[in-house]
Amino acid sequence: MSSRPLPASAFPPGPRGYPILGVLPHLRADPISTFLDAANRYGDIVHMRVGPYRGFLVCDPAGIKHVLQDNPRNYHKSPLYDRLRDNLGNGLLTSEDTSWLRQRRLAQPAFHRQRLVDMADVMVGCTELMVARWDGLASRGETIDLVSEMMALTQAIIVRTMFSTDLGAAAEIVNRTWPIINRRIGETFWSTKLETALPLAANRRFWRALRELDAVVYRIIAERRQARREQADLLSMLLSARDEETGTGMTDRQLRDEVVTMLLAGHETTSLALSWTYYLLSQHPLVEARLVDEVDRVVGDMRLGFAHIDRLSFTRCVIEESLRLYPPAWGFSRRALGDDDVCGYHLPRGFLVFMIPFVVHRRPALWPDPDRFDPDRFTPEQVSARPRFSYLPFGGGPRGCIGNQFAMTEAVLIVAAIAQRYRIELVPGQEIRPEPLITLRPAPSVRAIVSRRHARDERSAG
Ligand code: HEM
Repeated sequence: MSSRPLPASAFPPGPRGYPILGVLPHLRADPISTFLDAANRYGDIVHMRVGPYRGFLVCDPAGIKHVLQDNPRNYHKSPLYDRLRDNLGNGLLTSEDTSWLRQRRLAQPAFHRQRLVDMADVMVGCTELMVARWDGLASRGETIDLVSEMMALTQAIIVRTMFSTDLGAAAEIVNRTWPIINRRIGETFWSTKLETALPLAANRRFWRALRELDAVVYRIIAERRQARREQADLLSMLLSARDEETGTGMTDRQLRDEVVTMLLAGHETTSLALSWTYYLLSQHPLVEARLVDEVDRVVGDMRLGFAHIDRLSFTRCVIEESLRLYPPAWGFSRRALGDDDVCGYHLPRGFLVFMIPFVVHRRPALWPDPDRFDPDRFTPEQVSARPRFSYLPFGGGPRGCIGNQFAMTEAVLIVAAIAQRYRIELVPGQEIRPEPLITLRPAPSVRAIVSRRHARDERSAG
């Protein structure tokens, strides 16, 4: 379909921005405020020029549903994903069309509900190991960096569940290099290719980090190839895949792209969701008390497992509400392959569509008193009263998050396992703000004090 020329007035209203650059300088300086202000000022559908691109910011749930679910074949990921593709390669997150579909079908069984039941044990086990380490810290009154703790925990879980291994000393490499990679990709999202290719100190640091991370990933692949052992995990599924026409398996480079994608997409988002959850709980003691009460009632002193999940409904609501206010995947975008109609406006081919959960989740028409933390927004009655796609922390449609159930199971189990024994309080006086890189991080960090909940724990540990 070719685009037909349209008068400028046919577009929805939007900020004029600078000549040629449009709102690009604003987006580079503060993307969240730029999108939030645009929606507050112009409404649910906003026209924007972003450097060489034009696009619509769509906050209307029906418009989002149209793009993500009803007409997804008309869209590819936007050029903003090029930075990810350049560095993380063509894994499930960044590939398109038949190659994407093949990869999605290949990976899907690794996320089957039956596998989640087994993976729940790993999730609880890893959390117990972390909490055991906290015993010493608590008695010495030391503080922890909550984001690093949660990052190390979710990383251990993803590596064990998806690749049946333990990174050992290399865990430190992933924990150290990923923040560097995330920051540089986030900083250069809106930059030219030239800026990312120059041998600047920041780029050199980034390339070094990527090389170190790659070495870890190639080692995981090489070890499994050598061991020739079959595991019921994602890595085995990828290794045994054969091209339908040629019968060949994946190259090491293809495997690296898939493994890096899963490793990164599968741990950092969840760790940020958990960090934001504790940030919010620390400011809402009554909510925290209700959560602890639910964990005591449902689990008590028993070993936590998948069977408890359905009854930990308030804990789940707390996490869902935290994902509303601070969605780790705070924004994503698409490029139209052909003309389309979105919310009554003609969207020409080549235009971008921005869907920003951080903004949609704070639209007052969808979420009354949007800045208030209120987990009861997620009771089944309230959820069914809202339009679909008014809540999209995991995206939606065929390209929605493959790890959605995995992440929710993991987050509920981790919060419940910690609540069984520990209280997390934030060190007072910290000024924490959301920093939108690829993901939404609490900056500069979240320092916390952990303390045992029960005196009997104190005695048994002492
Ligand atoms: C709280 C945690 C998580 C959040 C907020 C989250 C969010 C998202 C979002 C918004 C997308 C869609 C991006 C787009 O449309 O451009 C996505 C895709 C994806 N996520 Fe997640 N995710 C989380 C956890 C996970 C986990 C645990 C895994 C893996 C174990 C994972 C793997 C992926 C992959 C591979 C894709 C690409 C899927 C495709 O295109 O077919 N995510 N995620």
